[in-house]
Amino acid sequence: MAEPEGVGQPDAVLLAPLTEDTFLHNLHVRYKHDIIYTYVGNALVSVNPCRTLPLYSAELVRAYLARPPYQLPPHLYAITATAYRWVRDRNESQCIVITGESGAGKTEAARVCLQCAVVAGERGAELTAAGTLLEAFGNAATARNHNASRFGKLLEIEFDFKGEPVGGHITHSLNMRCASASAFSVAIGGDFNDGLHTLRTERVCGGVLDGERNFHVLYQLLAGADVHLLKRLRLKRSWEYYRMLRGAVVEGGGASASPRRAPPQQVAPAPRAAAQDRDHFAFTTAAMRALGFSGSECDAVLRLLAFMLKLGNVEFEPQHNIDGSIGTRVQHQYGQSPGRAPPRAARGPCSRSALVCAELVEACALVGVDADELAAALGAPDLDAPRDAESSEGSEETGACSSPESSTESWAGALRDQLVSVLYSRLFTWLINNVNAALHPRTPGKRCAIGILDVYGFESLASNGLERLLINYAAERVQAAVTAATLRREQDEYVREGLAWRPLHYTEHELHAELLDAGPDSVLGVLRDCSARGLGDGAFLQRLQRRRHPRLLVLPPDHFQIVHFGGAVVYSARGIVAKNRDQVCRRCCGVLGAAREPLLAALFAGALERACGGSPRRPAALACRQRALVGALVRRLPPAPRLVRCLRADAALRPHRFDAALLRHQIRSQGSVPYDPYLLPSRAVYGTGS
Ligand SMILES: Nc1ncnc2c1ncn2[C@@H]1O[C@H](COP(=O)(O)OP(=O)(O)OP(=O)(O)O)[C@@H](O)[C@H]1O
Repeated sequence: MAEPEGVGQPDAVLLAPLTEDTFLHNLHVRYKHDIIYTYVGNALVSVNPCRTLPLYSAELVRAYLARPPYQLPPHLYAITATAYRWVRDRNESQCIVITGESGAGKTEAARVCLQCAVVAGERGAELTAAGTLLEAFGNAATARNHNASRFGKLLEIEFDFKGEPVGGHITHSLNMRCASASAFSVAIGGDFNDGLHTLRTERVCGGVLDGERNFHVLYQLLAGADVHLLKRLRLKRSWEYYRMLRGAVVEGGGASASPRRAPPQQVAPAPRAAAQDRDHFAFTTAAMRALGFSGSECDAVLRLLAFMLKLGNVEFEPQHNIDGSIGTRVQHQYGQSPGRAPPRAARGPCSRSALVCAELVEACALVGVDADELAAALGAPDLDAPRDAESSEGSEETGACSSPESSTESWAGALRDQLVSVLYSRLFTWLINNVNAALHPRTPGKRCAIGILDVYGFESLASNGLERLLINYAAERVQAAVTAATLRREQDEYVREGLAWRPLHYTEHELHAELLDAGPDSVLGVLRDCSARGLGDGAFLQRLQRRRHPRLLVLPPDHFQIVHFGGAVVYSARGIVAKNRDQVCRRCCGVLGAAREPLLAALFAGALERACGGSPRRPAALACRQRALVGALVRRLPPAPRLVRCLRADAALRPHRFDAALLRHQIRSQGSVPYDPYLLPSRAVYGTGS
């Protein structure tokens, strides 16, 4: 259990001198000996080993729980055990904040912390099952990580006075994430049922790039369902049959290829084997049962997944209307191999009354939706959708078509994709609500909790749009809150102990975040206003220009740059206002809201009413939702969070690689060692700051 002697310095603050170079060298020396954890004062740095190491066991958890901090080598267990002791012995809630870029090991770290926190409790199995379920529905393979979470989450584990875990709660938020510069993105906002959060994923509908995958559960279902279930769901075993899952950029539709989109920056990770998906399907369904989902609820979830897969296959073609205008109709479709068009003879038109696309009919039969009505709703333009006065081009990230010239069938494809993504997001929220109900403590009372916050980090890719802006905003805000809390505590301690020190201004991060969200002239404030007033991208840029802020630069004709704490990022403003409005086709929602499948009808409850001119209430724009979610999350952070910084040692996640340049970049862009007051609050004391 003890570290081998002389392998680097377990606590980097003891390095003399502590500089970026010595810090990196120390990490490297330790990494070569499979020592991935290093303290930096109270924080823990974890370098992803990209392979399984014998570092985790229940026995080791018990050892860390039994010994005071710093008696054993640096470990996630040490951080968690310390937090646990504070909860048990001091009755104080704790929060472990895990940061790092995609693939740095945050999800894995959160899992290890959870394992440690619930090792002795009888509800540990349910909490672990919750993690399994959310991973299946919320994670996907990207070019940077084969198990990338597409949502941020705060898992709170509640303890009774004896220190037994008695329940938990998941807040899924900051739920907007772009997967590198790929053909899809995930956007999550909130306006469902109780006003909580909705995962809206464009990934789920738009097809994926080579080497990337859609959400795991979709592949798990196809690989793991037995023949009877597949038959019942009218599904084919092969994932290549489904447009949403194919490893190629799709034609038409909302997430089609954009000529401006950059290719993924990293080497794509290997896709999961079918056998692995099969096993994971068993874990996912077992997790649902462990969390108390009834047989009919499990069935309904699977039916909805099948419905989405099949709806994603529905294609459209132009139709000449009697009045001379050009409309859209559903195209009859046969199972074709990826990239191959169906034979011309097989592409008969589908009329509203006669032969409607078989895939659409089967999909609708699964959930009791009227296929004719859905075909009509998808094929007709959404007259309720506001037109962006100035934005004549689609969103850079999604390639969604909003130009008058764009063809009607690609417009209908975008509508189909939007509907599927809204459905998936609502299903995800429904799952989380149910998981929270299952994890709810069985006896009432106020308790302390350990929160495990898995935040996604600051991102800057070749092409950045609204999603990335909202991700970076979330990262900036959370980091500001954590930094302020950490530095305030440290400096208060120095004052109490009468130490000589040079004060550090912890408002620095906050100033960066304020540019984004404070007041009507902030970037998000301007975006909100433009969305509400029906203005376009040009007006948005003009308003930013008028702001004349040193960290905000408008780059004509349609870009702007923000200097974040982690670095400067250039964003595209093309379609940003329309995208922020995030409007869903009310007519389609109305059709789904009238489904015979109770779960589907519940997910769209109210949509029918609104579609028929009932409640005029519209969901808030994405930026507003994200701001509210981030605010709620920051308010939940306790005053002294414990920090875990995850670092990625190799861009392609290969073991035994230590890419010093990549690590240096992460350290700098995350603003960490040794220039980071966040990670190294005592830099002034050690005199190593720049
Ligand atoms: N401590 C570890 N031991 C072994 N493998 C690890 C460890 N941490 C991470 N990995 C490997 O690296 C991969 C990426 O890690 P993980 O999914 O936790 O990254 P992440 O930071 O959560 O990424 P994202 O933000 O994209 O979700 C994992 O699938 C796992 O294979």
